[in-house]
Parts: sequence; C-alpha cells; structure tokens
Amino acid sequence: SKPPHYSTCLTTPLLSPSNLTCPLESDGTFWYPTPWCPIPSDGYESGPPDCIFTTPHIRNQGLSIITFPPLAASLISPALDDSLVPPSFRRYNSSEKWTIAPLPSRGLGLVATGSFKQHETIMVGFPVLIVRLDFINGDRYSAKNKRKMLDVAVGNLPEQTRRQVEGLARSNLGNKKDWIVDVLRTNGFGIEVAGEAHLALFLEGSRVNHNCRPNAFWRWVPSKMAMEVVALRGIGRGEEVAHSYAPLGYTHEQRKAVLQPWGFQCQCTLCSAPASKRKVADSRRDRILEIYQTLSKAADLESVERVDQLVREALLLIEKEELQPQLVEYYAHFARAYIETNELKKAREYIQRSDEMWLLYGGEEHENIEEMLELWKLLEEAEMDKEDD
Ligand SMILES: C[S@@+](CC[C@H](N)C(=O)[O-])C[C@H]1O[C@@H](n2cnc3c(N)ncnc32)[C@H](O)[C@@H]1O
Repeated sequence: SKPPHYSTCLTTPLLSPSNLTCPLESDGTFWYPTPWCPIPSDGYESGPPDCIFTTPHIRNQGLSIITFPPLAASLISPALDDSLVPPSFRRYNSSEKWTIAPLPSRGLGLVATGSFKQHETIMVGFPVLIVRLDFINGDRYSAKNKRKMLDVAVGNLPEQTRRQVEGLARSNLGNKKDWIVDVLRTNGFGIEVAGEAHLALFLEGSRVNHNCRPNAFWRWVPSKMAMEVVALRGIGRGEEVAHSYAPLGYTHEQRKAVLQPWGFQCQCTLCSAPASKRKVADSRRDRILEIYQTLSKAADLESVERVDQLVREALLLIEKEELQPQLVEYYAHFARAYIETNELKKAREYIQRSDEMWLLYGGEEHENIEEMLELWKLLEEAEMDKEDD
C-alpha cells in the first residue's frame, strides 16, 4: 500500500501541531531527491514513518537526515539556512590551527598546529548525516531495510562527502555490511532535534579521539546545526585535542564498560596509571558521588555548617580529579542544598556560577535552560518566604 503523504501532517507527540504548518515545509523543494519513506513494519500505528531527507549542497558538503517528517520540517528554517551561518563559524572551518593526523595506536586524530587559550573554539563542524536514534535501536524497520535506508542516505550525498563518510569505516570490522551503523555508533555524536535523540556524523569532528582527562569538550548549537570543539584548558602546538567519550567522574570499571562499544583499550594517563593510583582516583570519584547523594537528601542536611563541609570536600576532590566540567551540575546541586537549609546568599552565588558554566559548556541554547529557570524560581520563592518571616 502507498504510504500516506506526510503532508497530511501526521501528528507526533514530539512537536505540538501548532508548530506545524500544513503542508509541511518538508514537502516542498528543499530536499533533493524527493524524500523516501519506506513503510515501517508496524504500519503507521505507532507514529509517522522515518524518511530520508537530503539537501545536497548545504554547508558545501550536503546533509542527509533519517527522521520523522515534522522534525525534518522544523530544521529547514532557520537551522539549515546557509545564509544564517555566522562568519565566525565559517572561519573555524578552514582553521589553520589544527590538522587531522595519524596517531600511534588510535588511528587519525585532531592535532593542534597552533596554540589555543582556555575556552577558545578550536573547530566548528556541520553534520553530514543525522539519524534518529530509535530508528537504529528500534525494530520498526528490519536490519536489511535499515541498511538500505542508510545506504540511500549516504548515497544521496555529493561524491566527495560520500567518500569521506566511507573513509570513516573501520577496516577491521567483522560484518562489512554494517559499516554505516558501526560508523554512527563509534563516530556519531548524540544530539537532540526537537527534543528527540539523534546521532550526528561530522567529517572532521568525528576524528576527535578519547581521553579520560580531556583537554577539550564539544557543544551543540541547535539553531545553526553546528558542533563546536572548545578548549577545556590551554592547548599547546603539537598537542592532540581529545574529549572524553565517557561521562567525566566515572571510575575505571565504569569507564571500561561505557567505552566498550568503541572497541579500543583506553591507554590514557588515567587508565594506564598503576593500580594503586587508579584506586585512589576511583575512591575520590566514589566519594564525590556519595556527597552528591547526601546533599540530595533534605533530611540528612542537619545544618548549614554540614552543607558547607560537604561542599568544601566535594570542591577539593573535583579539583584533585580535574573534573571541573562537572561543576556545572554540582554548583546547581549545592544551591539546592543551601536553599533547603535557608542559606540563600550562598544558594544565589552557586546558581549564578552554574548558569555561567552552562553557558560555557552548553552554549546559549543549552539543554538545561528550563531546570535553571526553575532553580531561580525556587530561590526567589525562598527569598520571599524569608522576607515574610
Ligand atoms: C570517533 S573515532 C575517532 C577517530 C578515529 N581515530 C579515526 O581514525 O577515525 C573513535 C575511534 O577512534 C579510536 N580511538 C579513539 N580514542 C582512542 C584512544 N584513546 N585510544 C585508542 N583508540 C582510540 C577507536 O578506534 C574508536 O572507536
């Protein structure tokens, strides 16, 4: 049977219908070739189909997306408007301060050919392939159909881009047919499109290797569909630029488990340290988490002095373990504990710090805006209550 044309504006819980105009913008001429929407195995029972959308010239490299039609429609403007990419973003793309080079036992990687100051943007990348995570993980399409759709998505890209995507494939892969799923899993970055999880593939950004004590982090700029790699600390010429694939703060065993899908043995300074040193690092990391949990239990917060003590201990351990990016969450958490114990001046100070860090690590459009707003509201209510007393 013929799939219903998606211009019927199939409703999806992901975007409220008020955000949609009918017919969907994705029905127009923006995409080339015409989007292809194979029928999911469950028909359209559990939602719209995943379709392949390609815009072959965007950002000088093209982009293919496999997702729900309303989500693709939501990207056309302004996120995928080439004329709205700020000049600074274009400049980083041809930066002379980095190169992609072969590195011992970890394939290619990003290497600084100039120096970077702390928090300086190193690279800006635009995705060439975006795939809805549940399309890959779910079973609405058979493995064969998924492969076919992914092949079409890559095949629609301009030849040079396609070759570069193919160049990301691992040569030692067991089942060669699964190369693109493997590339997405090992080189893809998790991003959100209208609140739905997707994997995004970048040509150069996907070459950044892992380090448990990273010198860089990346942030996603949804309104420009761009990924920025940013220096966590000063980086010298010749240094490899690496970020952590594992959440910071994990212990050795936890890191091993999350890094397993990438199929490499982590040799970073932390993982290859002698067992005794690793044990010290692990116990500090466990303790940081324990403090976090204690601060979450209002009943355990006997006094402001107790909160002060726990905050001081956590800050010291975070510094020792070089986990500063984690402060973005810890500051907000400290603030909650101070609100709980009615120490509102300190609460305000930590909310402010958390806000500043979110801006740095998540960018202006960071995903936690709502939670931070709620925290500010909570503080203001507590301040009003205190005034009334
Ligand atoms: C996102 S890619 C990074 C680019 C990759 N080196 C390449 O040549 O395409 C991830 C893969 O790089 C390798 N890799 C990344 N970090 C590594 C590390 N610290 N040690 C060893 N291999 C690493 C692993 O093979 C991993 O699956």
